[in-house]
Amino acid sequence: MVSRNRSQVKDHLGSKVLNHPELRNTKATEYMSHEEKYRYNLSRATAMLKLIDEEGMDVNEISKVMSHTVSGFTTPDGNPLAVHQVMFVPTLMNQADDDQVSRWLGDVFNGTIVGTYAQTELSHGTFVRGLRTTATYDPASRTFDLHTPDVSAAKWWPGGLGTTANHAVVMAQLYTDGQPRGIHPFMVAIRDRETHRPLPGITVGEIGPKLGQNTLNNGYLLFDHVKVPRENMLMRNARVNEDGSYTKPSHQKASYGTMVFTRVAIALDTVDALQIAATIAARYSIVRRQGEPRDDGQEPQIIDYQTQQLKVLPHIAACYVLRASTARLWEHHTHVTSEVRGGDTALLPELHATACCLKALVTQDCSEAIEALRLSCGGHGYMTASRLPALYAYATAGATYEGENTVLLLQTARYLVKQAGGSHAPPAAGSAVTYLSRPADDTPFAVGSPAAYVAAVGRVARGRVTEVAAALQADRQTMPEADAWNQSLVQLVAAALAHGRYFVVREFAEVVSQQSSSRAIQQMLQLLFSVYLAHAVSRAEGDFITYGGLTPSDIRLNRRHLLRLLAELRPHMIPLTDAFDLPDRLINSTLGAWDGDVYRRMFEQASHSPLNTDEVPASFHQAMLRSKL
Ligand SMILES: CCCCCCCCCC/C=C\CCC/C=C/C(=O)SCCNC(=O)CCNC(=O)[C@H](O)C(C)(C)COP(=O)(O)OP(=O)(O)OC[C@H]1O[C@@H](n2cnc3c(N)ncnc32)[C@H](O)[C@@H]1OP(=O)(O)O
Ligand SMILES: Cc1cc2nc3c(=O)[nH]c(=O)nc-3n(C[C@H](O)[C@H](O)[C@H](O)COP(=O)(O)OP(=O)(O)OC[C@H]3O[C@@H](n4cnc5c(N)ncnc54)[C@H](O)[C@@H]3O)c2cc1C
Repeated sequence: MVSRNRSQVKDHLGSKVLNHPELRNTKATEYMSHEEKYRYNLSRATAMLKLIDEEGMDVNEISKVMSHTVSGFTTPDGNPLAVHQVMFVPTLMNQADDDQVSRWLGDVFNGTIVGTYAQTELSHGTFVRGLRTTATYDPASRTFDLHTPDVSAAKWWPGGLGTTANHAVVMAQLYTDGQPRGIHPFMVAIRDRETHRPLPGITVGEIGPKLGQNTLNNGYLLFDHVKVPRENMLMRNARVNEDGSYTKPSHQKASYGTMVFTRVAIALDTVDALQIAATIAARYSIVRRQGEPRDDGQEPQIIDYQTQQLKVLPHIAACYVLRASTARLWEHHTHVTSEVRGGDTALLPELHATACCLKALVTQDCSEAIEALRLSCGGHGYMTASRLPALYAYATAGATYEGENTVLLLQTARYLVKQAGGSHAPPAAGSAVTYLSRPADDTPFAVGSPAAYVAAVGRVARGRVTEVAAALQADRQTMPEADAWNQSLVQLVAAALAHGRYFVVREFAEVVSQQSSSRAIQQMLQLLFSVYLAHAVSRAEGDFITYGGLTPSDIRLNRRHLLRLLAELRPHMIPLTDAFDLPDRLINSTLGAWDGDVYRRMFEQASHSPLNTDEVPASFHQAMLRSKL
């Protein structure tokens, strides 16, 4: 099928999902039991999977229909097949060799094989090299023995593992010839394809309730000397031959490839959640009136309070800026992956550094922003029916899974300090780190000039990175590496975030400069960019004085400038959120519907409370009258 770009996909497939016979009728799930919610979300996830198969969607199309915009409608409590789709299938495509792909993929696509990605263990998530599940090769039987040494090494968390998957890609420590060979992926059958009962030697189940996404169906898994055929180690990268001899992968971290992909996908996707939250808060802020009546006799719309503008509008600008940079990262990932498949891994280190940093920056910014937007809706934002709590629960999970954010930022920082110290291979043309080896951009700061702001953001990144690189270098002379590294952790994380911010604003500057279809659109993008930049400075004033070349007077001017820009943006708030093109059924919020009929919707949702079914609920007689109250 010919690849379509993301917006075309949205038009074409969005309506297919919304009008699909098995998906179009939704039920409220708030009052369902855990089991009922799972059944409801699983049956919808299955319908989605069939649709993906029937349409023969490519990865861009899948990214659209699996995005939070659509999956919040299809699987509102979490998609039990998300990890199958987002991690299991891509792992097979990229890490299985051609024979293995042809052996398994038919059954994956016809739904006979449903998988998960089983990496994290109870006692190890971050430190992947520390995983303790073993896969020991026996040349006599040509099998691997998969074993969980004790309960702390149980796999814990994999999505869909709980009760959905019958296969798992298991990341385990490989041993051949008595030698440890590091972490490698194995395709393991965990449940019978017909009966769905756990296979011999397998202990498997669901881990229990969480802050949100309770039907992701996260599970646990233990192996008691389970025999897996040699052909089930994924062998596109490393190989174990029949006699047990081992061939290394072309890149030492080739088996971490799925994580890079998923980080990119999460960065892209979390912006979807922010767009929904921003639309809800914008619409509610127009509808909600509260306060001393003004000259027209009406109470003011809350959006006309300056404080409310600060709570809402910068996050609308962030939607545009972060959408652009994450979409470009997605394209870049596609390019680098095809190079890596062709054997050229030169671009991988920087892709890894950028994916880590953007996943962390975007999930941190979006979860903070969604919480601010929730608060901007006052009491009603606390209600489940506003959808804002679930959006927060979704975004904040992204700060932990697929690499805890601090840990990922430290990966980026490691790359940056090596680049600053010249101890890494020089960056390729077009690299995002060339600024570290050039003199600082000394464009003078001027309020109102986006180019001057971008230069200042660059000076902050450069200053943060070079300062911590120097401190680290000095500490390395006097203490062991691990202590020197630990001594600089906080500054390293700040440096990586500053680098990420610079990446994001440079990407958006390019988008604005390339936009040529309409003068009005260009002006609007410039206004959004100005808001984003002024807000970025206001959030990190100390950094902009310390490293960015701004004076205290610039900081004061920027504060005023930001508030002026917000007032300028305010009349465009609704068109800018309408432009996200989110139908009410996808927003699914009492506060954020297009017609603004908030109060009627709130009463309507209250009518669904089971406690309102009878005038006096049975629980009153059972619990209160029987007690001595
Ligand atoms: C189909 C499209 C769908 C789109 C829709 C999107 C929907 C998305 C929503 C999905 C919803 C739910 C899904 C959630 C699923 C969650 C799954 C998981 O969480 S899976 C588990 C993830 N776990 C982690 O991420 C663990 C984090 N830890 C690590 O990755 C590693 O331990 C690490 C990197 C921190 C350290 O590794 P290690 O100790 O082995 O390496 P070093 O630090 O010593 O570094 C050595 C060297 O290697 C380089 N390196 C590390 N990683 C990589 C990599 N991945 N690629 C390339 N290079 C890598 C590192 O930079 C060092 O380089 P050097 O040159 O030596 O400095
Ligand atoms: C909803 C959800 C879904 C998930 N799905 C899957 C899945 O499908 N498959 C799967 O395999 N896993 C999955 N996970 C697990 C997830 O990948 C891990 O929880 C995540 O990688 C974080 O690891 P951890 O829990 O070990 O955190 P920890 O590393 O224990 O983090 C705790 C604290 O320690 C700090 N810390 C740890 N190491 C360092 C360090 N080196 N330097 C500085 N600070 C450090 C962290 O910054 C953090 O503050 C999921 C998790 C969640 C929440």
